[in-house]
Amino acid sequence: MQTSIIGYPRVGTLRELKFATEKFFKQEISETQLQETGREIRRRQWQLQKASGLDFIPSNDFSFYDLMLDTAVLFNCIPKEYKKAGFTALDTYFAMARGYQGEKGDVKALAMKKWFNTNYHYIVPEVEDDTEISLTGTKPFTEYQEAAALGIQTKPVLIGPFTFLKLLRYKGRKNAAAIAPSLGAAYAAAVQKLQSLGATWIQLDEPYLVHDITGDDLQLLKNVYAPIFAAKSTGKLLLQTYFGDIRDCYKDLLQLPFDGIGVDFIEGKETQHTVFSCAFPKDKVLFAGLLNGKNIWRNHYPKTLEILQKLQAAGIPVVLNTSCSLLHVPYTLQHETKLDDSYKAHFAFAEEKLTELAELKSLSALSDPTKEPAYIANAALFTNRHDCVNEAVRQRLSTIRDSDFTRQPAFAERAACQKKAFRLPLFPTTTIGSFPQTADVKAARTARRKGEWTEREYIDFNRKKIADCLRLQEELGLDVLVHGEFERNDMVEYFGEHLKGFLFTEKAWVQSYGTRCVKPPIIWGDVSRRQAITVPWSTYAQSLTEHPLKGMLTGPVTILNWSFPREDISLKESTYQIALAIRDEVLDLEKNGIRIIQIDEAALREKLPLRKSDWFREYLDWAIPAFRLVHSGVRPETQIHTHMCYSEFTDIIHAIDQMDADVITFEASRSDLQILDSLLENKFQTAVGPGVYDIHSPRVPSVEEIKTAVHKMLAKIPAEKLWINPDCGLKTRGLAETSASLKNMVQAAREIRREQDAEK
Ligand SMILES: Nc1nc2c(c(=O)[nH]1)N[C@@H](CNc1ccc(C(=O)N[C@@H](CCC(=O)N[C@@H](CCC(=O)N[C@@H](CCC(=O)O)C(=O)O)C(=O)O)C(=O)O)cc1)CN2
Ligand code: MET
Ligand SMILES: [Zn+2]
Repeated sequence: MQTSIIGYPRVGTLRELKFATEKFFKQEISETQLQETGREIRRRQWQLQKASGLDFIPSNDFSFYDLMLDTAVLFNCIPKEYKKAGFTALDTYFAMARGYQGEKGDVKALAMKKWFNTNYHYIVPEVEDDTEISLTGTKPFTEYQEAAALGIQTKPVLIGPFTFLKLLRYKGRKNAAAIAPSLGAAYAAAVQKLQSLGATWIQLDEPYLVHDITGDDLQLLKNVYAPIFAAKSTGKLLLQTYFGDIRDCYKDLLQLPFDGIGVDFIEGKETQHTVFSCAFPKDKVLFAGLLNGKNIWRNHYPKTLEILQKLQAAGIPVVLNTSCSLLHVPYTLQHETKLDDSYKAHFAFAEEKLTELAELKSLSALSDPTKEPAYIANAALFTNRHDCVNEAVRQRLSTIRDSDFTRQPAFAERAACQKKAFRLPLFPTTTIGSFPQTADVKAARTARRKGEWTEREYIDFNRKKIADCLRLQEELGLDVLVHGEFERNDMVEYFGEHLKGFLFTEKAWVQSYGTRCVKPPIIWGDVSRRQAITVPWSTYAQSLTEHPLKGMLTGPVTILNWSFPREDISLKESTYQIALAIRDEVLDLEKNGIRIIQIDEAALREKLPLRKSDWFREYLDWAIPAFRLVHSGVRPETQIHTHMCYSEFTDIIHAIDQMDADVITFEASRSDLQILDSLLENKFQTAVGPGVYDIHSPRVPSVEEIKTAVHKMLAKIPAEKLWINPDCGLKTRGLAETSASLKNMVQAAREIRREQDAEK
């Protein structure tokens, strides 16, 4: 049996690519130096994979920013405005990803969206009616040749044309069907080229197939693949799916001339059933995704070997694969010096997963693997998990009642109380919480971590930051203020570090978008709160201002979704445990005079099943109550805010209203405020701040631009429900652009208020 992976992380074991790219953005290094860093990262990981004994080594899984963006550039899907500026190829690429504002012009970034059910974000390519799709790029070819020159035969990876078509944004009249022929032809040319260079297998990623697939979808897939099949000669084509099962179309796909079909046995609940429900064609290979590409727990060998055996018994030729790209897990356990071995033994990051593949490969060749040390050691891991049960937490959870999920009184009555209590102007202005995490802020945390600073020094530093931040907000004229979140490395990792039941890592970075990475904490056991977490910072901040200060917390669903979750208890149970811990924090903030509390649920949508039929039963039916459990205990005049970013909400807008917050802010600016219609149609009750400008780009929005966005909002949202705010936290931004942007935002709000007065 052979082994394969779908893709590997690419930021570098110690985030070398991130640092090089950010230096390139600041013009501290040249393009040549950046390219060299990329080449070095690719070389190291290809050689590592080769040395591990991996049979199918991917290439073209590397990217300077994102693979969807790479695919767009490969096939000339570059909107005119980026071509006009006359940049180099690499600068055009980065302008599409991040926007550009400078001597050569002023262009916005393309939209960015969540990649299926992950915390990775892709750039949404656009086609215009006059976009001429054709093979104009070279990246997959140069990377294939680069590996070949190192003596390594690779399996080039491309995002498949069907998924690409489904995720594209169509700016003109042309739709997916209209561009399928030219896109298919361009892919065919790429396949031909790879074959001519010597590629034996080519992987086409089609994760979109794990959605509910219609007859029209299947027809589109067949149409776009027709030229590709015609171009197939010496190479073999692998259709790779992940993030779920392909129950709707598996049988149809088996009829098509693919040579391999990759399925996900981890997230695909119906994969086993689907695969065993029909005969497998003699001329194909099944790439069986049995190693979890998304979570960090060791694979359970007895279970995996059992499925492999069943597949072999059914006469199915199998390649052992990961369930999805390893992009979603950290590189290696090697740099984790503080985690005890008794914990580490339970984890496998990307590098350790390569070892697991090799071990499973040799175990599967034996008639009785159960006597092997590797097998015995692995099986033992699943019987000796220590300190993960906390009886007090279980006891508390068992006593919650239905009434604990409902805040009293109902929305309208609360809204009236709050209006009186706060006396905010029409269109109140606020921010989402974090202020720029400038170099000094990160250096302070590093100094504290290394013991170079005392706790007192660290606290004093952050207090000074908070005081400066409040002064800035008052000068800018914002209405509801924040403390700035300077004490947090990340909105989830920070809570992970302060809650019992979590483990955290030192270097276990995972890419979230572009150069930005996260270090998800690990939920090891039952979760509870040791002591108040944010209260001292928030009360200090409130003591410095007359304005209402928003306390800032991360909600339970987001903490769960942006951590590595347990696999020994349900997600629902873990989330409810976290909800109770955060509920205690909410009530402590309220007790200490914080009158507005924001509970971020940035990642609410993340684990929403990709199939609609599973939405409520499997997810929303506990995720929404988990949020309600957090805030149901507050007084009527305490205002609860929540915030969500980067996702499409239109289809779950009703569930979001059911969270029963008083105010919700979200990211809509980078997707042209598409959400507004559904707010109107669904009579959305919660007050809203749809985000008047995009904070993920360093561009400063003009007053006019912001006013235009607000006018668009006012066409769909009642004036008394509208808040004015950026679309997400400001931590990734610089101070200068932040002040300039917020100044324009406040100015825009003032002008709109005047317009409203004049109308009356
Ligand atoms: N978990 C999570 N997911 C999310 C978001 C989010 O905020 N959190 N936002 C959305 C967008 N995604 C984002 C993901 C990451 C970042 C981000 O800014 N990440 C930072 C890292 C933040 C962090 O944890 N920083 C640490 C570590 C800082 C660091 O690199 N320290 C250096 C030393 C630095 C120095 O001495 O100056 C080191 O340890 O080597 C800290 O502040 O303590 C980065 O990549 O640059 C932003 C948005 C969606 N998903
Ligand atoms: N309060 C958080 C912040 O402002 C919310 C971010 S959502 C990714 O950074
Ligand atoms: Zn956000």
